[in-house]
Amino acid sequence: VTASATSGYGYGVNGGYKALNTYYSSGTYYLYDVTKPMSGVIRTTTAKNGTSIPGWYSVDSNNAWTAYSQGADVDAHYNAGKVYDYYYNTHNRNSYDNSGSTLTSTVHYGSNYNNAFWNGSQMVYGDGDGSTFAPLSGALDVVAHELTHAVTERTAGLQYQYQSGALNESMSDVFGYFLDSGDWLMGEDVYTPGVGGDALRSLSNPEAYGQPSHMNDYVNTSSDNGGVHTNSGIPNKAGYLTISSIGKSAAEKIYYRALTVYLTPTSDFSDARAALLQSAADYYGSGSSTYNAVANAWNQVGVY
Ligand SMILES: Cc1cccc(C(=O)O)c1OC(=O)C1CC1
Ligand SMILES: [Zn+2]
Repeated sequence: VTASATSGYGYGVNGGYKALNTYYSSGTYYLYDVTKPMSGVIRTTTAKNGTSIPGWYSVDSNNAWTAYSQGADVDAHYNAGKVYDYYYNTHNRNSYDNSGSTLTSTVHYGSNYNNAFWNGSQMVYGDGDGSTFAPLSGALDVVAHELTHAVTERTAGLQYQYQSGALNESMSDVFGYFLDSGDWLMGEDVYTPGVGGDALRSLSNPEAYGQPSHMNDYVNTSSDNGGVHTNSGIPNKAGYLTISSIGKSAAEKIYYRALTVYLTPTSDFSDARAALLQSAADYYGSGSSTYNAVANAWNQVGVY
């Protein structure tokens, strides 16, 4: 039986050309990438607008994934490959579990579903309702956000509630920035497709989207698991100040080390400050300019 790795192409959610690592078997092409140094593969499936996952492999007859409805599949596959490459090349981490396990993304989940999530085993993306969101895999920072939830789950294990949950969210947004560092916005490529210049969140100006950026404005609530998508504005602002001060490369090192070595399931904002300071000391020395910049960033958001 002739089956092999193939190279295809397609158009993403926003029409961008994307080269794709695909697989051919018995007359059909699959979004199935066997080119990475992993024990598993990177594969993309469709829920066909139902809710059973992983659903069915995304398939094509001629390896030209150019149908409008295939945009979500194309971007989920392409962006997952980009995030895999980032963690492998920048942090020497092989997939979310550092054991090269398969990365599965399921698109076309639900109907008019304005969400994306890591379900503990795979990434899942809704198509959006066309007003609030376009298909959510269309944004690299969204895919990086979701895959970072998986990394966090396998490392720090930050509990998804209250301050540890807001930290969990912030780690996903900060690594979303590391992947898509052209701006300080989150989700801008798929948020409100009919409205330009807006986003789901801003790391540099959390208030622009209703988030606090200082402990004085911490929101005490039980909704959204204790406001995890609201209070993440505080560590996000500290992240923006840190990256702006020490640069992306140093920030990537101390954030990855904090996440994988020092943070624990119940870490709060003050623990995050300490973890990042310790990571800065490990790499650059306590009292280094990098160390002092981290301390200053967290001072500015009222976390000590
Ligand atoms: C759109 C959305 C809804 C609910 C939860 C999440 C979640 O993954 O926390 C979510 O995705 C994001 O926040 C990504 C960054 C845009
Ligand atoms: Zn999240």
